[in-house]
Amino acid sequence: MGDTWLSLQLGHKKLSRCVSAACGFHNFKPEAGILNYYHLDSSLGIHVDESELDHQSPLLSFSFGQSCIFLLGGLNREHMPTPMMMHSGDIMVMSGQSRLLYHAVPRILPFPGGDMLPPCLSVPPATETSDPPLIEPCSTLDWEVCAQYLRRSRINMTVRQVLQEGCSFPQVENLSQLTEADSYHHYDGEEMGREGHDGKDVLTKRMKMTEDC
Ligand SMILES: O=C(O)CCC(=O)C(=O)O
Ligand SMILES: [Fe+2]
Repeated sequence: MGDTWLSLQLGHKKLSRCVSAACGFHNFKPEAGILNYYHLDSSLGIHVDESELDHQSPLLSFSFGQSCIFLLGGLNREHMPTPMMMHSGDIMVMSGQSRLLYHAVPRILPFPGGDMLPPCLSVPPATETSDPPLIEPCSTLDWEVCAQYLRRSRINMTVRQVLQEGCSFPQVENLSQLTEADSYHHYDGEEMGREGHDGKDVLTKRMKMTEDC
């Protein structure tokens, strides 16, 4: 697990608010996020996202780049999971009963056709006309760097509300004081090993709320 905290950017928050509102969650607060970087041989072991104090709000999951098999299980590890494909551009919303279900990503699948990008990523996004714009402008060079990376990788971003209504974060002067136990997303290495997958574990980066947005 990487130890760098990134800021949850304004664009992530706007997008997350839009998606959650469209699903009927009008008061969703995007307070933290996880970025998972998958190579073609990466996998993510079985787990439940229960570190957040609030489980009534949805967990939003955005996928980019290569596809994957996502296993959605039950309330215990023994429950037979349902396999589903997640493709670039898919958004999964885990809410209500599904919020605390076990899940895993056992396999990344290259987009059919080999070393290629899914069509939705093969051209830079058109300049947006909505006001305020949801998509930030991106230079051709930046786009090419991202596209090159996503030709052989999958990035998943989950966005979460951490606190229940009316609660606030404890004051931490220095982020380096945080221990692993403070992490919103903690995987038990042994548990993952028991899954018996041959691939490398996914690289994870945590994102936290910034005060300015
Ligand atoms: O990569 C995915 O689709 C799932 C990520 C996930 O389950 C998580 O970050 O908690
Ligand atoms: Fe998860």
